[in-house]
Amino acid sequence: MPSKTNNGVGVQVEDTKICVVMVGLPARGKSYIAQLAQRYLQWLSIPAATFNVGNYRRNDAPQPTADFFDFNNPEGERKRRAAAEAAVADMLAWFRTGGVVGILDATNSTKERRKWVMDTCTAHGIEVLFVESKCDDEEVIMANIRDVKLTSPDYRGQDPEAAAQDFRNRISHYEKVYKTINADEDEDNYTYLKLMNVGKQVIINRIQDYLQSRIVYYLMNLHIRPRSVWLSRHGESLYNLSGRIGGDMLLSPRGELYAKKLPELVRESVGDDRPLTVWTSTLKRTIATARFLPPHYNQLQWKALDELDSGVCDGLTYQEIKDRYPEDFAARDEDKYNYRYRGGESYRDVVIRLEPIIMELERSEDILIVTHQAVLRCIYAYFMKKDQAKSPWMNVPLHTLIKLTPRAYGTEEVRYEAHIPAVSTWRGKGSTAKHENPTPESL
Ligand SMILES: O=P(O)(O)OC[C@H]1O[C@@](CO)(OP(=O)(O)O)[C@@H](O)[C@@H]1O
Repeated sequence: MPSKTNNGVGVQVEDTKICVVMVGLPARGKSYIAQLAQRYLQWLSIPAATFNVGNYRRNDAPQPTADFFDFNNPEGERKRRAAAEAAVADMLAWFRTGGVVGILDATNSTKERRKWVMDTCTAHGIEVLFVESKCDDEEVIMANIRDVKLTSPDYRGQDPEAAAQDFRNRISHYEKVYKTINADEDEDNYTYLKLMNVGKQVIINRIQDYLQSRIVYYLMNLHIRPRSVWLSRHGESLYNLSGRIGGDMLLSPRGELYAKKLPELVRESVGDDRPLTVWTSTLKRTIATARFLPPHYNQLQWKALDELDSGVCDGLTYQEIKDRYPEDFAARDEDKYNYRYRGGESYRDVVIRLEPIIMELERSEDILIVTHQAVLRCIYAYFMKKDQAKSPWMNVPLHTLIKLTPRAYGTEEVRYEAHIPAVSTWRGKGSTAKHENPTPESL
């Protein structure tokens, strides 16, 4: 029986090691899906890494033309096989250092290649989850081709039109040999998820354990329609003014000004005719901040968006916490992500309770979230791939609207300042200052 360990984020990792094997033709969004899966797992503190076979192939063949990918080209075949072997060897070595989910990002488009990955992983006690991305939506394929020719090192410095044509030729070489995972034949015993036009239709086969089902559930919720997520803290509260944490206070006069200005900031960023859904916490200061937004925006309150619960320290200033609970104050500074307030929560706890929010965000289109400093840090860390140990120290200023737009290779960020003064609620390590100026590295 494998021993059960809990990584503290509600995930039972039963000594599990999973290789997620991407499958599909070029330009089907495989790398994007791989990148999102890795980001999600890392956000949950599950060690995850992606091994992109193309990067290994580039060592040997940096800018090959489409003929390289002709399956009748023995030299190309040999080099591509060597690249796959090097990627898998590195992945196995990484598993030995404590890796839990390794993502093998390649086309893995033939049955032979999939069998080889399956046999190799199985021989090392690693489970295999195939994730196949199929797409017949011409618009999505074209967008991916455009993306590749703009961003891939394979075509750096080349004429964009010639690059696009070459990439299409490469795709047709793969089309000649590509076989979808076929449950009716010899691949019936494989564990797999097939995504058709990301988010439209899914097929799931033989999911074996909890972590696999978590990954599958996340990937099922993804879509690739364009959208943005807007984040804002509530307007300055009466507690923010007096340097007290937690509570359920109303807004200060300057916080009220922000609430009145927010519709204008949102209009400037979102536009007039785009439908927007607004999520707030259940606390008065976020609800008050969102109350002047247009009535046709659907508004929802989520308990999961409430501020980090500071337990016995709720309503105290940092100085009072240091005086009454000096050991706790020091312990929090030592490891702010994991420190749990007496009778309250840690940042790690907040991440666990935010998981349904992340899942719902992935399923949704445009959303504006009005929430709190700690919660916003956790959500921001998810989108911007911030190190969890550092995220609790990030400065998230009041009276600022943040727009995040997921793109194929990362999330784009734009900030809109309301230009309404507010206190700083940022606090550096060791400090008990009521309103401290953030240091450059916290920005
Ligand atoms: O984790 P730290 O840095 O203490 O920040 C979280 C704190 O931020 C505050 C402001 O200081 O949130 P909020 O924006 O909801 O007012 C506190 O209520 C909360 O305890």
